Amino acid sequence: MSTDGLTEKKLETLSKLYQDIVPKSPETKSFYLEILVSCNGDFEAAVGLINDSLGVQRTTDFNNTCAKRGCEGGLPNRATKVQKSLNSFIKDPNNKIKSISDSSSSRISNKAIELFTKEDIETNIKYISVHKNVLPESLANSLLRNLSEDGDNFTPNQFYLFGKKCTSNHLTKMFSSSEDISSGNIRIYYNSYSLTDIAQYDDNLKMAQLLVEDLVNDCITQRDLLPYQIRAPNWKGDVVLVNRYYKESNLDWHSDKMTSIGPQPIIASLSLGCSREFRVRKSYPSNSQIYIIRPPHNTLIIMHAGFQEEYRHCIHGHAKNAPLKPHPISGNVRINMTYRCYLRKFLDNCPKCKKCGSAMDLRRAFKDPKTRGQYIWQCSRSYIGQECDGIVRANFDNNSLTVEHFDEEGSRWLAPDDQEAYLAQSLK
Ligand SMILES: O=C(O)CCC(=O)C(=O)O
Ligand SMILES: [Fe+2]
Repeated sequence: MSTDGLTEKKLETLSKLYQDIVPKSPETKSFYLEILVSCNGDFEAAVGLINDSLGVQRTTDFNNTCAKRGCEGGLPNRATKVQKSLNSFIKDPNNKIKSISDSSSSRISNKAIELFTKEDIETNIKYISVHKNVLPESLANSLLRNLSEDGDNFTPNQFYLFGKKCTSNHLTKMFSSSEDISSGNIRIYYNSYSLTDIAQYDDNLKMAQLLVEDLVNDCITQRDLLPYQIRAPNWKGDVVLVNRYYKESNLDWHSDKMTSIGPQPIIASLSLGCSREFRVRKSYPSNSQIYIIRPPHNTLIIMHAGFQEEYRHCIHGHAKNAPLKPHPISGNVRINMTYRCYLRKFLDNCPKCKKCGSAMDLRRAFKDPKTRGQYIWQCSRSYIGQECDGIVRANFDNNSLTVEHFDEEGSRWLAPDDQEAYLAQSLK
């Protein structure tokens, strides 16, 4: 296909706009071209569709056209094409983008709704609780100061998208109060990488651990228990991943990996400094409502058991030219501390792929209502950009954490309100 000069310029601008997420390659040009064609050449519409698909909000004043989408009326059709196109770049079937135009009869507004109060958040989003001013003010401020200024070993994350190695635009550092973990005796994996540089907790981090542990264990005793989740008082905050975001940083839609923290994990996420949009949506249907929460400094969001299975979350990209309200201590920097409770059973017994010997990742099927709820181990090679379709059902009652025979029923869990899946699986 030949392209005129204007189209070339549009393609180049798109490529630049997303180059931190989709690294430049010969294929990406045809990818952007396909998107442009599906939007009848409308640049703003193409940007809108790619933003929606990647969970970011990039803008550009290309052409000085108005920032609104130009093809609102025909959006679902074009979006489907774009998603097919995006999907051809994505090797891992679980990471494929779902069509946003299916089940049009039950189409929900995709306009994000901001939730302001604790009550609104906790009634609209299941498996979440919000706790403001969770640490003593001086402790929260010291943590923010130290973690936003700490120059040691804060590095970007590496991950794979479209089979290509990508680098995050935010920085991370892992800390632990466990000698075994920080010394490397017990190996911690994050996104399939074995982490080696794990720093020790200082006194502030130890104090925060105790306060967060108390609160989380207290919440566990007050909520309905899910079958595979940890019981109080066993939840521990002895490992924390610190994320440092700058104005231009974002984190794409995801659910947290359960591989080393087990099914129905509880993850406590402390926000410090500049407030950013934490967005949440149900993993299904694909057009599920997006909710916005803006956790202010010193707010703990607890993602309770069931959240990683049923929801996805992201840190929304901040529009380039839009002002951000700076925090008096950290300016535009936001610090997030995510406490994950690593479980020996999962760290020690993570199965190896029968086909290639690589470690496997724990996932829960959710797309197809007929199989939704099944926990599966999937070869992590596909996750790091290589091809292997090794897969086995999980069974959390077995020492091997897997079923013995391929067609054996393994562990599974359906959300009690998931009528669609109960019906599809002929369950009551
Ligand atoms: O920064 C946040 O609030 C979320 C961090 C997160 O989702 C993660 O580290 O997996
Ligand atoms: Fe996360």
